[in-house]
Amino acid sequence: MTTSAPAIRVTDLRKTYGAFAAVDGISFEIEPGETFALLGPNGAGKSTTVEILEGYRERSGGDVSVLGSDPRHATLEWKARIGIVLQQTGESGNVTVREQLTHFASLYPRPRDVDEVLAAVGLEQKAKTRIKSLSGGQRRRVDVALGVIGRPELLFLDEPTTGFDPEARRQFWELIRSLSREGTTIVLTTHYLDEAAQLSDRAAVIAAGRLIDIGPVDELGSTEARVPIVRWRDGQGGHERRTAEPARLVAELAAALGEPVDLEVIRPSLEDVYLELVASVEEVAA
Ligand SMILES: Nc1ncnc2c1ncn2[C@@H]1O[C@H](COP(=O)(O)OP(=O)(O)OP(=O)(O)O)[C@@H](O)[C@H]1O
Repeated sequence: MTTSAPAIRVTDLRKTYGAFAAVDGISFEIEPGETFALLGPNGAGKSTTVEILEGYRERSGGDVSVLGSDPRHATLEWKARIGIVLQQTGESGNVTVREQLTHFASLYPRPRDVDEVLAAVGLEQKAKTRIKSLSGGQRRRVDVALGVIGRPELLFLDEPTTGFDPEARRQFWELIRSLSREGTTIVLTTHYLDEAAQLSDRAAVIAAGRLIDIGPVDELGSTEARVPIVRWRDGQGGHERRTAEPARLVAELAAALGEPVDLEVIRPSLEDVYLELVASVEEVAA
């Protein structure tokens, strides 16, 4: 049990547009130093929730506390403790990457070193390039760099790696892990379930404005959804069986068949578990 106050506390959060409830009574807490993923299908209410936490959007109901303050009454001091990478990339300016980072760094009391951040996002070679001449993925890296330049205690990342090539994504994961080791609290929304599984301690799944599950990433979903699958081949062809005790089945197969061919034990990924969770909600709604 931790005794420190949560970094984020959300209680019965609601956001309505006319009669439509985009966020329909969501509650959760995020501990300081946690990396927390918000998952859910398009239109689930993730960005709306995150924008309310960032102080960019008014809520219709419920209580929100972020680093001890209500984002409705955000002060400059509070804003300086928070880093934000929005879903939309905004920067297309005439200034160079280094100029932009240096300018943003000057706005914060304890900024990171510009060269360190350039290296961390893999933009050292592009430091003197004007932002408008960068590729989409490179601009996204500038967004990430601007989000972390102020050495935030709390970092919001809304689909941060969209448009990244696989190498850049791995590099980004390393950056996030190092920020996490330094104690940064991180709130991540992503449609890349492998990214969520790699980076987060806990995740919440939101669908149609409601929280449908929350917990450590390897404990989400029903127990059945997480049961491993054993696959093998023998003289009769391919077989597949779900079992909570895959080691026992493998031992039995080895005893019965000698060397089973193409034997594999598959643990359902976060994506498998997530898809089942979301499908069960869509079934109820249908
Ligand atoms: N200004 C607005 N006016 C009316 N409806 C809105 C407005 N902003 C968002 N919505 C609706 O609220 C719902 C939630 O949107 P939100 O952007 O939070 O979803 P999301 O989970 O972030 O989706 P995505 O994964 O596609 O980014 C959607 O149905 C969206 O159309």
